[in-house]
Amino acid sequence: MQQSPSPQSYPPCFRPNHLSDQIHHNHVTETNHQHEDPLPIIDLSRIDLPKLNDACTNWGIFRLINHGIPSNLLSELHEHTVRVFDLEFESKRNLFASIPTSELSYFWGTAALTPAGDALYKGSNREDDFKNHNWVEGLNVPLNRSEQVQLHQHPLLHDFRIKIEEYGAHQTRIAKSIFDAMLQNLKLGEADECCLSPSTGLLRVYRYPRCFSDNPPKVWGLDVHTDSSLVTILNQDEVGGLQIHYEKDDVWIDAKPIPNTLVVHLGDMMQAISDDKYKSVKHRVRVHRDKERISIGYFVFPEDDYVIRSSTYRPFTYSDFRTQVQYDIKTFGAKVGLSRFKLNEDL
Ligand SMILES: O=C(O)CCC(=O)C(=O)O
Ligand SMILES: [Fe+2]
Repeated sequence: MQQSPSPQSYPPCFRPNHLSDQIHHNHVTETNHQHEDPLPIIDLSRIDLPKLNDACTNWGIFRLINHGIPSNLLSELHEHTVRVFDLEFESKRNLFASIPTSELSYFWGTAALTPAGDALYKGSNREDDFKNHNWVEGLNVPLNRSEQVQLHQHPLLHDFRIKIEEYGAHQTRIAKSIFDAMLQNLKLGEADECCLSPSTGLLRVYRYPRCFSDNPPKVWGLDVHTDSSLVTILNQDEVGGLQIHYEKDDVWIDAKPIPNTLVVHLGDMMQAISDDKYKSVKHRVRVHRDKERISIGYFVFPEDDYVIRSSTYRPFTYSDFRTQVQYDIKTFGAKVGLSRFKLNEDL
């Protein structure tokens, strides 16, 4: 579907004229466009434990079917999301600046945020230094706020928030079922059930702007990363662009959009509690020249002070991990991740 450009709603660094002085020989890499969908499929209505175990061990990602989210909720949420992102940039920025970040925050150019929800630009990178930006805008939506801010004076956000809450409740349910099944497979006991803390759940709603220009510079919607979560549940529209790294063959694979399915990623915390039996999957997002893309990710973590113990890593809490990630992004421009906590690792 060809969309009409919406540059006035884009942060200035993503508008067409910003690209004219770019180097033109640096193309976005396009990789294997296989026809078959290779991702393992898990049916949430009757989870096949050995199949789930295989997906977690060999892939770190799977496609989820029969997840029980009504398709009209998915389409309404998508419509609301498009409407919010389509606001003219300055009014969008001012609108979100007037709302506490604990409720909703708006960011662009990076998906790395401080715990308060502000964009965490890499190294010396600044908000307007677009060459090193990821080609993405996002909304960060914590799901379990202690105090709810009334959004009645912003009807668009009020309606958006209602849909988000309804969607978030489904995500909490789904994450719990999947996580319990993973614990069974890992033969981890009841004590570990509390490792997944629904109160940490948050949604990230993304719009990947069109990357105008016939020869886009080498930018990514999101560049290669692993998620820090226990699990991430991703809902993408029909545009596509998510690619995952299949370690066994060292290849990048398109995680195709398939209607009414979700994609579940295992994150770093899952890798740690499984003692490296399961892997957090590397992934990235391509940009498009003629299409915007919307995706919504649900992320859930252990409680801040829950101590993760394993034979591979020194005991650490999620809060230790997050502090380290923030430090590494700020100082070195990239997340180092779990190897920071590996026993006998000299980092
Ligand atoms: O938009 C996507 O497909 C992926 C988003 C993602 O990887 C993330 O938020 O960590
Ligand atoms: Fe991710």
